[in-house]
Amino acid sequence: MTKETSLQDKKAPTQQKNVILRMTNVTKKFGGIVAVSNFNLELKEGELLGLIGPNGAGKTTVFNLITHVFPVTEGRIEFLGRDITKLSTDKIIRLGVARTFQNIRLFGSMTVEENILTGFHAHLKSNLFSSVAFLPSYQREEEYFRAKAEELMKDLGIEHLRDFKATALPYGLQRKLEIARALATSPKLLLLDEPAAGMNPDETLELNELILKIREKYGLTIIVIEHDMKVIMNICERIIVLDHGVTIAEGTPKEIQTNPEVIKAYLGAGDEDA
Ligand SMILES: Nc1ncnc2c1ncn2[C@@H]1O[C@H](COP(=O)(O)OP(=O)(O)OP(=O)(O)O)[C@@H](O)[C@H]1O
Repeated sequence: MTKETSLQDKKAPTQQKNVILRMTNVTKKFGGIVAVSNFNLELKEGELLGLIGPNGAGKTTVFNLITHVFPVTEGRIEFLGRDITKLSTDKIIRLGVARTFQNIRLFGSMTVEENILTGFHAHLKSNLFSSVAFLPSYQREEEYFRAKAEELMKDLGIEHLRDFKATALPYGLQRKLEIARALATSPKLLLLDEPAAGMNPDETLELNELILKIREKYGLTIIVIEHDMKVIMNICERIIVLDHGVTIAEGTPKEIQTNPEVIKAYLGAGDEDA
C-alpha cells in the first residue's frame, strides 16, 4: 500500500453528522472590491474541507469573516447553532474556533513552550491576584496547562525544542508550533491557512498525517486553505473552489481535479500548482 493510499483510508466515514458551521449568503466588500460574494457553506462535524483558489480568490477573507477579524458586509455565520456573525474574535475563540495564519504569527522572543502556554489563556480561571500571590488554585492550573503543553509538543513532534525561541526554528517547525498553540485553545473547529507553505516534500507528507492524527485525537473539524495540491487532494473529503470571491466548484478531490471551470480558473491565473 502506498503512503497516499493509506492516508485516503484514514479519511472519516461519511455518516450523517451535525452541522458545526453554517455560512449563509456571506458577502464581504472592501470598498469596490468584492472579496467574497454570496458564500454558502454547511460544514459537518469531523469534516476536513479544503478551500482553494488562485491568489486573491477570497480564501483568507473567509477565515477572517468566521473569526470576525472583519465584519461581514452581508450574510450570517452560525457556529454550533449559534449566530456568531457579530460576536467578537475573543468570544468566537472561547466558543471553540482556532486558526493559524498564512504569515506565521508567533511570539518570536518566547520559547516554544511559552508560545503554547499563551494559547491556554482563553481558558484561564485564575485571576490576576491568585497568580501574583501564587495561590494553590493558580499553581494547580499552571501545572495542568504545563502538562497539556507537554502533550501538545509531543503530538506535534516538537517536545525536544521546548526551550528554543520560536524565531530560531525553521519555517516548517514554526508552522507546527502554530498548530500546537491553536490546539491549546481547545478548539472544535480548526482553520489552517497554508500550513504547508515553506515546507519541503517530506515535511508536507508528514503534515498530512499530522492533520489527520490531530483531527482524530482532538475530535476536530478542519478547514484548510492550501496551494499545495498534495495536501488538499490527499486529506480533504470535500473541496470548495473560489475565484474572484465566487464559489466556482464544490466536490470531492476527484471531481475538482477534472472540473473544467477549476482548470480554467487556475490556468487563467497562471498558477503552476494546479
Ligand atoms: N483588509 C483588506 N483591505 C482591502 N482589501 C482586502 C483586504 N483583505 C483582502 N483584500 C482583498 O480581497 C481579495 C481577497 O483576498 P484574500 O486575501 O482573501 O485572498 P486569498 O484567496 O486568501 O489569496 P492568497 O492565496 O493570495 O492568500 C483580494 O483582492 C485582496 O486584495
